[in-house]
Amino acid sequence: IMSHGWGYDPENGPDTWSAQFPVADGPRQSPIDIVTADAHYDENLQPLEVKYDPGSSSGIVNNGHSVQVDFADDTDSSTLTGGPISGTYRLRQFHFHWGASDDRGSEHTVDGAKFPAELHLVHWNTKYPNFAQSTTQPDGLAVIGVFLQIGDANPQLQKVLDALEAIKTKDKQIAFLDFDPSVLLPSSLDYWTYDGSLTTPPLLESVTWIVLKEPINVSSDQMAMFRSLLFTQEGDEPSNMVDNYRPPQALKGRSVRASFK
Ligand SMILES: NS(=O)(=O)c1ccc(NCc2ccco2)cc1
Ligand SMILES: [Zn+2]
Repeated sequence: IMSHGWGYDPENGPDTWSAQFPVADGPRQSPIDIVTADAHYDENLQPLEVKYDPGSSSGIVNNGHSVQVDFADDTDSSTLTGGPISGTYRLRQFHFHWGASDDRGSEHTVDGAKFPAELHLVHWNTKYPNFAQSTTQPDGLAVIGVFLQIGDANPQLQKVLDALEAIKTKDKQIAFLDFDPSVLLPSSLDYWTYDGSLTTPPLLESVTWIVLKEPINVSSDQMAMFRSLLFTQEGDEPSNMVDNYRPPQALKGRSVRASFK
């Protein structure tokens, strides 16, 4: 009868999270469906400035919910500035969400369309002392969302995928050095932005979302590599890590701005 934490199965998935995390029904939850016709072009939005130092990548971990690459965030070595944010935000980690098949997997959708996967690059506001404190502030985090679409194999992504066989089960991690996540960004940094939340528990409403319009490519074979990960620990009944996405949440009167016409 071990109490099971949150997850993505019917008995612990997104529809059950509000029991333990009532903010799940809050006014600025994520993800959302981006209705492109309703996104308002804002000429005051600045270009995004992404400055990542590959020397700050540290490890790659299967945390039981996703695969995550962590970065040293004790200095301003990898930062995000510009865009809709003020000040300097430090890169903390990036991770992915994906589906059991190529027809689903992204968290945000665009005019109702789902992508097979979505990359999240998580940054925290250096006006606060650390990541944990930032997660509790309305302007604490900035997450760049990048859609993955099925196309040619992505050689930049392959370095991440090649590490997966060593972290197949929950809580396994290995060193992951000299990786520059800017190689995962599309050529255009045009984006939509809105005020939202973490898309997993604790679902804190502290995220300025920056969702890039241009997807990056991933092949179907590469998608299958994501699906070879397990939600479960070594020795437990295996459960494939798939469909680790929260569906779109109510907009509740929020505006979505576009950085492009
Ligand atoms: N999918 S996501 O980009 O919105 C995201 C990003 C970061 C966390 N972190 C969860 C956390 C740890 C401590 C406090 O909070 C959870 C979800
Ligand atoms: Zn995420």
